[in-house]
Amino acid sequence: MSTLLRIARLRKCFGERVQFDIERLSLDAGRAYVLTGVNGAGKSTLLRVLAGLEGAQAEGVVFDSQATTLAPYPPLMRAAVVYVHQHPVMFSTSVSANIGYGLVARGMPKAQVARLVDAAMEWAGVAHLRGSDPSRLSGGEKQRIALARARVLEPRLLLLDEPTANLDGAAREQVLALIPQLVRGGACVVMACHDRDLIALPGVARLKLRDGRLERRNADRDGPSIALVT
Ligand SMILES: Nc1ncnc2c1ncn2[C@@H]1O[C@H](COP(=O)(O)OP(=O)(O)OP(=O)(O)O)[C@@H](O)[C@H]1O
Repeated sequence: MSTLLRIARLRKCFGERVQFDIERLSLDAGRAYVLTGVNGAGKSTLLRVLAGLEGAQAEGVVFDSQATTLAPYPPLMRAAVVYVHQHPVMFSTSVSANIGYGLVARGMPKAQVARLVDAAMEWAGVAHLRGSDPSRLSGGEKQRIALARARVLEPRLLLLDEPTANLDGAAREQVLALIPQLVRGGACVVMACHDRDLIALPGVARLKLRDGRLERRNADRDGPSIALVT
């Protein structure tokens, strides 16, 4: 498995307060990670920093084997990293326009957008919602549409902020079922969640933000193994 993103030191402060100071962050292509930590640990902040939505100090940033920086946020990461908010914003146009939004913004021809959107709707199991009012969708439906919207952009790094928060039963399972497919496609997926909501998918590595440090443990069906504090 190849390393997609490596940061030698990643430090985020809010005023005088150090939110996190991570000595080494390394994310592999084709791997899923859950990022846990108590309320206020900085999970969303870390995802937002990686997505270029928030500034931070970083040293030795390497993305896809190319040395780069987080500030300014580089075009190669802008094109390859997608962040999905816990409560995805739906434009009040149509479900398909919501999914195709990013492709249209990239200037892709309409016919090609329509083809990719149709395929993504099938993939996410939302084809039956084609005629629905986006503002009236359930939380689970919005999450699946947001994943379809992210998937059409073919991200190398997909950052999901509490993708199953407030979902239960079938809605939770439907969202979770989509994630291994994204990883099999070669993406690196990082999902913020709480310990109590820990997303148990096979082969998922676990990152935990605790007291501003990042701990890593390889958790899979065989159970958690070594904890590496970086
Ligand atoms: N722009 C900001 N200015 C100052 N403090 C901020 C800002 N953004 C976030 N914070 C603070 O940083 C801390 C981490 O917030 P963050 O949302 O990243 O935590 P989290 O681990 O995702 O929490 P939760 O599990 O509650 O969603 C919180 O104390 C929050 O109030």
